[in-house]
Amino acid sequence: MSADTSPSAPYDALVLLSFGGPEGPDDVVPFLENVTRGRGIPRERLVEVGEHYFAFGGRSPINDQNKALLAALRAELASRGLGELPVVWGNRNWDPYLTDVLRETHDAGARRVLVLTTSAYASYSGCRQYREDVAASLIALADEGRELRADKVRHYFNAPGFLDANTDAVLAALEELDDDVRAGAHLVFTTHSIPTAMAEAAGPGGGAYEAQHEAVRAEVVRRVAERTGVEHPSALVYCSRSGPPTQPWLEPDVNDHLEAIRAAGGPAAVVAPIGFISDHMEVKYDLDTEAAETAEGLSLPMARAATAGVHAAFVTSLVDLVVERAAAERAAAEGGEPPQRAAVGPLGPSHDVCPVGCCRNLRTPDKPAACGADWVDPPVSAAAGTGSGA
Ligand SMILES: CC1=C(CCC(=O)O)c2cc3nc(cc4[nH]c(cc5[nH]c(cc1n2)c(C)c5CCC(=O)O)c(CCC(=O)O)c4C)C(CCC(=O)O)=C3C
Ligand SMILES: [Fe+2]
Repeated sequence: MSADTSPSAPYDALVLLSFGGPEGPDDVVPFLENVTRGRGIPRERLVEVGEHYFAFGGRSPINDQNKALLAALRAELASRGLGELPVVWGNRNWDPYLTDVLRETHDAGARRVLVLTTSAYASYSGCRQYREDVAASLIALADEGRELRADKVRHYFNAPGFLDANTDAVLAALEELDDDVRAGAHLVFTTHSIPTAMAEAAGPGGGAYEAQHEAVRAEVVRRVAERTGVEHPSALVYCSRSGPPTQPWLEPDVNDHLEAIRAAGGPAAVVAPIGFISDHMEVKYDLDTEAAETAEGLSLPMARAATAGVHAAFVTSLVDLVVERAAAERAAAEGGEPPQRAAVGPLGPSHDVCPVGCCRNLRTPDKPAACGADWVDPPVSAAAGTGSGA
């Protein structure tokens, strides 16, 4: 084992884990059923969201975006002499499903994999639910006699390249505005709304979802001011609320906030979707369609900043995190120096292994979650009848 000194050791593969999305009209309803199984989303909301997908030909852009990220990660690894590390892609809600991808990866010889999710922040939806997906897959594979270990790359909201990408995007969006409104433009940092109960339970001490987004907002505003000499007014706001109206979700909604900007005499807005790493349906519909219509109705000039996507600095940071985690695992196993852990801003680098109870979903009973302190390798086989209950 010590003969293997590749910077990616001890990992045999990198797994890009994402949400998944429909590829055509026939996929939309089964996809939405996958997403919402047991999650108590009102039927009207499902019909409405289905229409968003149908309006885009029944096809989410998210899969192509993940393929582009996959290619960019492979290219960056290759450029560092790490082209031997297989990079595979699997989803929670649509083909290619995680379990199938991990089975193929195991059959190709992998025994330890590192998971990189397409969510940069803490929360049940953005972190623990992906860990549950990994656990369910590991348990299913263990039942087939395939033993696999998985770790997860730490949260990357404060990775230098994620901040570089989002800063560049805001600067570019400001450039799109007319000269006479640019300096007064409000920066509207947008992310997915989640139930307030989920936000309160996010991260080891709670509140991490909002705190992490707030740190990104503050850092991007600071960097933009450094570059332009203007400290733009800014706010963190939310899109894509679902769930019953009686359930409190994070506010304000982006559309309400655009109205508030107009009411306060703001001349323009830059909408920066820092909560997402690519221009998937929430961005294309909720921001580029719905929020853009709101802004137009208010005669408020609006420019939408790009998501991180495959921005070179972002991809570099993701690969840095892969190399960092591999080094940390080798150091822990062999007693070497732990790696440097790059992180911008006051929150510092987040944990590698989620503590017990991190990002719990208070609405439903806990499911087994991998990549956390309460997960034991190898997984208990459900078929062995020893009570994993998965
Ligand atoms: C925090 C967060 C992220 C960011 C982190 C991450 O990226 O993982 C995210 C991403 C995404 N969410 C997506 C799609 C959907 N999310 C839904 C529902 C929900 N999302 C929630 C939260 C989040 N979601 C929550 C609390 C719900 C309520 C139900 C529940 O408690 O689970 C629904 C059901 C209908 C509706 O109610 O909207 C859909 C269709 C897509 C795919 C887009 C595409 O196809 O391009 C992506 C990337
Ligand atoms: Fe969602």
